[in-house]
Amino acid sequence: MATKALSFALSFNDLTNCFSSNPPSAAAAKVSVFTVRCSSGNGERPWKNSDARLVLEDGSIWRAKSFGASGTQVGEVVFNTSLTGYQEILTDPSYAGQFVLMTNPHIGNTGVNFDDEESVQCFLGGLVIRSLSISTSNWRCAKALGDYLAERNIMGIYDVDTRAITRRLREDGSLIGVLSTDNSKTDEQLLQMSKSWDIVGVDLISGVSCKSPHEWVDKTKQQWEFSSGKVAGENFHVVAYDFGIKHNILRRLASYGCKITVVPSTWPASETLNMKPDGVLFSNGPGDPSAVPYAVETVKNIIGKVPVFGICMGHQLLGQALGGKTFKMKFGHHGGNHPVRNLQTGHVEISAQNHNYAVDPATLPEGVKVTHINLNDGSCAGLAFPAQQLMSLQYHPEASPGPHDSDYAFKEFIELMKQGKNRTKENLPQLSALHSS
Ligand SMILES: NC(=O)CC[C@H](N)C(=O)O
Repeated sequence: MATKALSFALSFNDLTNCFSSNPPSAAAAKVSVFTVRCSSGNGERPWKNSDARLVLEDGSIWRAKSFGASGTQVGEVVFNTSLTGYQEILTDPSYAGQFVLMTNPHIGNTGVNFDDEESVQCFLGGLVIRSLSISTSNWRCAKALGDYLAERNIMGIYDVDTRAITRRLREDGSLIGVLSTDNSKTDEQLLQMSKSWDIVGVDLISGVSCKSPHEWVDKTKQQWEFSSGKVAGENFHVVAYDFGIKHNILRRLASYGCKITVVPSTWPASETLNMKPDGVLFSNGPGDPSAVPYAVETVKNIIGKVPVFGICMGHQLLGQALGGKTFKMKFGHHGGNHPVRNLQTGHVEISAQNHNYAVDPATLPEGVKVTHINLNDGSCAGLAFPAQQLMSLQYHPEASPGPHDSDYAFKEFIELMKQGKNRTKENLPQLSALHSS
């Protein structure tokens, strides 16, 4: 009986939200009281009324139900189209300052586990989902999503029309919003908060980078390893700049045999060069690359002296260090299904992406090659400057979450380091086009 009542409630609510393309009206908010939530077993009713608001800077107000932490939080709303991997997304430090809206409507069904963390914390501003799973079922599940977010003080909302918000972001571009469970604040106050905050020009890297250098040894666990991992001439020492580095970048480098020293974002270039590394990795990281001129300076002082690999924020910083410009995209790329063409091999990769900024290739100096393009919009997705032993990707070869098509990039970096070791004036390195297939 109880099961029947629950399933009716869910489908009824799903229908009302599926057909709504405008901000939920008071009537719709009333309808959503039918949605169920696990009872804590302490006599609470097993459903919940709307108790949260998402107020966007365009004046739209989205009533929702809260889970995780409560409070009031401002952030930039971005939508992510990944079908799986919400835990990796929650722990990707590049989402600092942002609310992640998942377009996949059903979230929380696998709970969270000990192994899928991409960093030691959740740095994002909040999570926006359509439907919160009423139960968790996975052999690795250690905790329910709501409890995990509450412990980490991250706000989540559900029972909100994520399709309508996504359409709005696609049409109007990224929007700042305020999430609040605080009834004492008026809609107007929340709107003013969202209008008076901006993510552009803010150094978000300093809030997510490690504080001191350390060694990294963890590899991809054997049961998840999908590549032979064997590359002749491994055992290279890589210094990895932590601009908000995802652990899977480090795991993949370790799996390929690299010895890794992770250093903070402010670590001087001279100290790095003193370590005599075989290569330097510039990691992913949150926010506006133009807000961190100190990092661009560091990159400038390293390129040309040792092989380098930039991923996402690292790619953008390399673009700026080479004299190029970065710009803010309309709504960016966030998801595990972005087609990219590798212009060196002609192959198309399905890639994992998470960025709102991009390098404008027209502003780059001669000799810098665009190696990859995003096939959805033609934007620059990868660069190489063979004369300076430099390669970079705007997306995520570590693919966590995401497809593994681009893992070969780590082999290319190792190849670049190998060539760097043998480098002579007559024998300038060329990026080889290693491909896993
Ligand atoms: N994943 C990242 O490194 C993101 C890069 C940068 N913060 C952007 O949004 O474009």
